[in-house]
Amino acid sequence: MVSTPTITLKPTSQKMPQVGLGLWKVTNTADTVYNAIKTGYRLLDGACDYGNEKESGDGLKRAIDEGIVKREDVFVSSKLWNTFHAKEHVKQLAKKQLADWGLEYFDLFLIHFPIALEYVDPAVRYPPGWAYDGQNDIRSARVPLQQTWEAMEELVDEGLAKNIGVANYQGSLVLDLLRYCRIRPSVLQIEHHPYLVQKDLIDLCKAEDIAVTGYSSFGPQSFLVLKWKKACDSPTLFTHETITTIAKKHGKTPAQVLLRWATQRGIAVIPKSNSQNRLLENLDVTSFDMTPEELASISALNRNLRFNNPIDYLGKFSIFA
Ligand SMILES: NC(=O)C1=CN([C@@H]2O[C@H](COP(=O)(O)OP(=O)(O)OC[C@H]3O[C@@H](n4cnc5c(N)ncnc54)[C@H](OP(=O)(O)O)[C@@H]3O)[C@@H](O)[C@H]2O)C=CC1
Ligand SMILES: O=C1CO[C@H](CO)[C@@H](O)[C@@H]1O
Repeated sequence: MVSTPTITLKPTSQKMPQVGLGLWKVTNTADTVYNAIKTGYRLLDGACDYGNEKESGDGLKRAIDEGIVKREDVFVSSKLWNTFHAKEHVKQLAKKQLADWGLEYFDLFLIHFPIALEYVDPAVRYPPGWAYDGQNDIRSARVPLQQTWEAMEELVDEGLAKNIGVANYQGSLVLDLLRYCRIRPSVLQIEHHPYLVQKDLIDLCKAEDIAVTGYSSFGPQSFLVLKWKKACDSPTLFTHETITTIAKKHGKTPAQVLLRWATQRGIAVIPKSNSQNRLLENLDVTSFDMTPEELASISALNRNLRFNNPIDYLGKFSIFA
């Protein structure tokens, strides 16, 4: 079984594995989670809108029941969806998500996007998406992020979350949060790959002792690739010559090079895969080290290409066109 290094989260001293399994678009989820845990994954990254928290909990429970892990061995992370930003909805949603998972607490709970949308009653539609009516009608809500963060802090007070954090925040929002928080954020989760290196934001987090988790480590996948094709003529990172040359030299795959570039920068990664072979491949990212020159050559690919930009959703679903 492969084991991964950990990152110590400053506010709680809890250790977060540096490689985890992202649960967005995972199919056959209970089996995938169970097999991932058997393979050595100890970090699961879920969210309300991934629509598979119950199945994820089933897979985790099976692993616990079979004695493969104890609850405290697995770092379970989830996220507050945009329609639940109001103070009175944060705990309501966290409790529902915990019940879906079959858990008493999350190790980490993140504000998913710095965007408040109008409340959608979970009894009416769950998981809610970006559009209010499930079609095209996006309605924002007048809820400032400070209110949401204060409600997140109450989750820690009540033992429902050990750590809290944010996702998709830019530097100015992080700085603002640090001005008003009572409990500091443990983690910032952001899009991060060689086309979006995010050096200043990562430096800020380092200086402020906020751990960084990178998502979409291979560049955009799924429908976001459509946006890629429209936005640029850059080759996908799996086929970029810089990546393939380094991969060949180390006898690794391009995916492993991309993940190792992130982990050597001190960043946690949460690649998703529906394939058992790739789950194993993605976990084994620390069996080689790249040179500072190799790391720099990958960082030099930066083009500030952001593919998961929440602002897009507030337009006219342009990326789906
Ligand atoms: N906070 C946020 O707003 C966001 C958070 N996330 C989180 O980050 C996770 C990962 O992000 P995501 O954008 O899905 O991207 P990933 O980096 O997980 O890439 C997933 C894609 O890469 C393929 N893949 C996985 N491993 C390999 C490999 N070794 N070689 C070749 N292809 C591979 C997968 O296919 P296959 O399954 O067939 O292997 C899938 O198509 C999500 O699951 C979610 O938990 C993601 C986006 C936004
Ligand atoms: O985390 C996620 C992955 O990215 C998607 C596209 O922005 C989001 O909708 C989803 O919540």
